Amino acid sequence: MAPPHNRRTPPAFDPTVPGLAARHVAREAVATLLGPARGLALEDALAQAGRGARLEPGEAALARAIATASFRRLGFIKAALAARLRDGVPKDRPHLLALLVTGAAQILDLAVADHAAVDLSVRLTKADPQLQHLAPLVNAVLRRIAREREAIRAQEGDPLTHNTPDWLAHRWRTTYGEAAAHRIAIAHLEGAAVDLTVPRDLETWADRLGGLRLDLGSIRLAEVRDSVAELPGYTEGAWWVQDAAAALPVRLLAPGPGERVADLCAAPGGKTAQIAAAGATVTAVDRSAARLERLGRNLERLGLSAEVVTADALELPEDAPFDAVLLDAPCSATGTIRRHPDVAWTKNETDVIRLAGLQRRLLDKAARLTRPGGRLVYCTCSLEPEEGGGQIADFLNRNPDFERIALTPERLAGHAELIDASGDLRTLPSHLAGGTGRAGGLDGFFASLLRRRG
Ligand SMILES: C[S@@+](CC[C@H](N)C(=O)[O-])C[C@H]1O[C@@H](n2cnc3c(N)ncnc32)[C@H](O)[C@@H]1O
Repeated sequence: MAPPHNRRTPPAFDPTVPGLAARHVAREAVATLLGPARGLALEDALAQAGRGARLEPGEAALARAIATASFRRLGFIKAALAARLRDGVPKDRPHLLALLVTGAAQILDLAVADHAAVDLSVRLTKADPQLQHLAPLVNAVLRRIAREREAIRAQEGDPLTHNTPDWLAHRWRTTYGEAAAHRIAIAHLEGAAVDLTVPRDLETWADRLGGLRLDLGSIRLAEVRDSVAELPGYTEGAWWVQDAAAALPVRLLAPGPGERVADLCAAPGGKTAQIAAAGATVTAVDRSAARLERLGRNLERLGLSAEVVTADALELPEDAPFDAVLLDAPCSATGTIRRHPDVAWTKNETDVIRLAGLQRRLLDKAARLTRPGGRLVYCTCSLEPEEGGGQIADFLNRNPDFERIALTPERLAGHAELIDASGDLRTLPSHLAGGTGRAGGLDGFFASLLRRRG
């Protein structure tokens, strides 16, 4: 029997009501991820829900903000709803839950007038044939959330216990210890800054953009009001958006002019651009043609070039090994929860184990593509040890012709806290916190610099 969500009659809301289409798209995307469609990213769910809705850029940004706020504080929001619903939060009714969660997120966390948040949520409920009889309930609960906002905020409690899925909280306590796990959960409540990688004239661009020059080498913008495409230097290709931590693996690889470098999981190309900007000849491989199209557009804007190969990296020929190889492997992405809070709620332990298996095969392949004496950097944007240090420990056991080049603080502008006990890069969302108020923190990246013995 098909699950109930497949038999759903689509809501027929009035598209002329200001703000309603954005709420509809946010609600549909959140419902998709709260339902059985695990594995989808919020960006993709929003794109799917937005098809046909014809949102203006401002409305699309509002839909994204509502959906993102819903996941950023999902644990807190569900607790607040549960305390105000006789039967607790609805289970197996993702569209109802998403209506309540997106409504509450607007009231608790976004600068949306309470009456707009309540009224538009009620309109969406009435437009939904399966839920319209629940409009009085949605109205009453959201009004109560608005009335009791201060008390709700005061009762939120510890984000590691109450706003982090148990499996992740347990893992981070075990891996990083109680205090660090708390700092990670706190960092996830903050938004992330916009960091830029600027290959030339860093000082000049920091001044022109009014950004902070981080000693790790990036420029940090505390706030971007409009789209980044409106900022000076975008059209000329003077910089690209890349988290300061995401820029570190290529800095460790240190590609040089004339070197042949393979970027094995390359799209959308932030790291390919770094390698090309360093003057190396880069072969950018990815199995996703759609993502490689984005890489092509990005490189074109930046005036950089690469040999682009659409292929499964596991199938690449091994007859012409490279001077240096970067493997930015597909991963659970639990290091990016500040930017993508949906990750915490849509991934699970099985994903981590499955991805660690794929990473192991890709790493062995990357090793065979590295020439004797060449360098290999393995990295992931995950906080999970199986996708980081555990992966490298196993790799070195299997591949005695490789050695780790342990990092020293000098390679990271003196930031010894970014180096783990084995000498690998281990950034956490709580690192660099407080740098520029709300805009502190780093994505959680792991990277290991390896050398094939000559
Ligand atoms: C973490 S993302 C890469 C981000 C990219 N390096 C950057 O800096 O912009 C991982 C990429 O791996 C690609 N991928 C996954 N499995 C692959 C495989 N077997 N072969 C090639 N690419 C793969 C995905 O399509 C995705 O684009």
